[in-house]
Amino acid sequence: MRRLLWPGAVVAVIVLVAVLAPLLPLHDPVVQDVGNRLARWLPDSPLGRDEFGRDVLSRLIWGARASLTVAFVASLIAAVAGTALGLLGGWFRGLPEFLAIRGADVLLCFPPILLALLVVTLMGPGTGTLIFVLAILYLPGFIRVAYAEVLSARAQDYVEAVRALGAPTGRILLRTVLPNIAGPVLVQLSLAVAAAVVLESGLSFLGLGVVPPTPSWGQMIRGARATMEQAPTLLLWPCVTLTVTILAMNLLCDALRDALDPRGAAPPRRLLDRVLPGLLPPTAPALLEVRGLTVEIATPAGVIRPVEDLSFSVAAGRTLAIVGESGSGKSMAALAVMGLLPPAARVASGSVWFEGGELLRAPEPARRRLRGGAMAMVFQDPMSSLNPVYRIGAQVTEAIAAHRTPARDEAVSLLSRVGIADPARRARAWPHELSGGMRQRVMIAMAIANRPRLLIADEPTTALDVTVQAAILDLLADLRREGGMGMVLITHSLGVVAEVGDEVAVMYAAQIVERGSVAEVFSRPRHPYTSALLAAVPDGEREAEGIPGTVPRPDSWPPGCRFAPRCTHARAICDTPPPLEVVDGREIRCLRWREIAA
Ligand SMILES: Nc1ncnc2c1ncn2[C@@H]1O[C@H](COP(=O)(O)OP(=O)(O)OP(=O)(O)O)[C@@H](O)[C@H]1O
Repeated sequence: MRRLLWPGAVVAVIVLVAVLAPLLPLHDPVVQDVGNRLARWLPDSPLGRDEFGRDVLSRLIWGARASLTVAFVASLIAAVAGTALGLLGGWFRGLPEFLAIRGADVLLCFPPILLALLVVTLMGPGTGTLIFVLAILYLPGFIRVAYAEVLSARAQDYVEAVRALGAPTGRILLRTVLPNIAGPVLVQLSLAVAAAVVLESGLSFLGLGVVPPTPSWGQMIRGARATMEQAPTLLLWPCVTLTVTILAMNLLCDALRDALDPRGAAPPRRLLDRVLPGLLPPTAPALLEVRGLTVEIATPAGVIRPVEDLSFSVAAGRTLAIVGESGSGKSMAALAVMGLLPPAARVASGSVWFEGGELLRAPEPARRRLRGGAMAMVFQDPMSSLNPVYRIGAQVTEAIAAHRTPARDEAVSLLSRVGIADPARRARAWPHELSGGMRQRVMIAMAIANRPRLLIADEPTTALDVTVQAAILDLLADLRREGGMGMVLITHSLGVVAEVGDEVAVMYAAQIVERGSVAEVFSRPRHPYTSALLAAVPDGEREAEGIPGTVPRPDSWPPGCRFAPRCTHARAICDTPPPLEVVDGREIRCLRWREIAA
């Protein structure tokens, strides 16, 4: 309940002040006083006067009435209508489903501003028009959320149980299904209200919303823009009010969702993370915690997202294996965590916490100190990662010297530590004189030279033959056990995962589709892609079954479930993007996993 307190108090104060505006001793917000134009401060106008001499405080408070009324009314209309449509579509399927989902698709085809222009042209600007436009714009979001949730809820045993009791459909929908989908709908409502406040301001700013002289925050920003250089605070006040309101609303709705959900859903920080990623440290600091990581690459054909909304954590002494076919975004995710993305790529959103400190917003010198020190990386191809014109020993020494003064013969003892026979002689060898397995051991020696607490190994055994592969994996497991080192192991091989992984995250087309303990995921895979990957592993009597098709390219993700075009279980419902569902400590991104498991 304490989580409700602060955001609730802020929202209550804003709403109360807006509601009580007519009773407060304020100036008339539309009366002009050109003599006091752009006054910074007056005894009866603590926030000054605007370009027409109108009182800024009064306009802020009256503006809140317009902005909040529009946002709340429009979002509520969208929430009620959208939830009803999604509920009916998901429950009855057939024609209601077609009308709800295709109708939502059609609405989503219109760019918001274009739709607003169209409606304003037809209906004329004004508050009523604005509410209508915003309600239409937010309707598809509610339809899709309610629809996806209903599909998931209707497969639950408790819904079947109520049906078996002979309860009428209306009662099942209102008393059993609706309370269970209320959480996501509430979150959607919080987002819609916050977004509607912003969009109302935007549309009013463009002259498509609230009609002057009625004050609204958008109108105030529009007016302040013209006098920005003489009176910058005129722009500041509506912007600050807008930001505080949106933040408080988001936090309030998320806390409300938690308070209403007896199962104790995710904490409100998730929403704050979305609004201001990286602001809060992780609750129980893991060694590495990645939250909502999205990577973008600018290509000639447009911006692509090879990694999207990726979250995982690694504890000290544990290994998280990331598996998936080529092109699923594993390496890009690892490079983003290390801060080694190629120039064309950038982290678009998310946060990366290492030992309680946020990395993505840390200055580059601090990140450089960590790389090769507390966190190290081993790459796939040991030949191209070793400098051909330096001897092995010199390269290992260099890796140590990047962080501290190397002790005498330290390089040799490191080579011996990673199982290289006759290390003193090997230290004088050139990279091309060593076998692939030896070179990979050298790379590992360089990575562990400064006793990292986290090792990211990107397909460290792919280039090696099976026996050498096993030896390298044993070495990594030993290092992890001895030093309590956490490890992120990226691999194509499920055999490798089974051998060294504690947890596994299965990636497909930039997203995690399933995550959980290796034992659980391998013995009871829930996502069809995980099952398909497991079936593709040759196994004694059974023939390996390849997965038909290939991972789609980042510029051509399917609109719904990204695996659907290759999935033998795909149905019409898979046109809706599946959320990442958390069940019993496992994560699954599939709308049909329960049906498939049944
Ligand atoms: N510099 C780049 N420019 C454009 N696209 C890129 C670039 N680097 C990677 N990609 C694309 O990003 C996607 C993810 O690549 P990534 O290397 O992370 O996949 P992966 O799962 O690690 O594959 P692999 O197992 O083959 O290494 C791929 O579709 C790839 O084509």
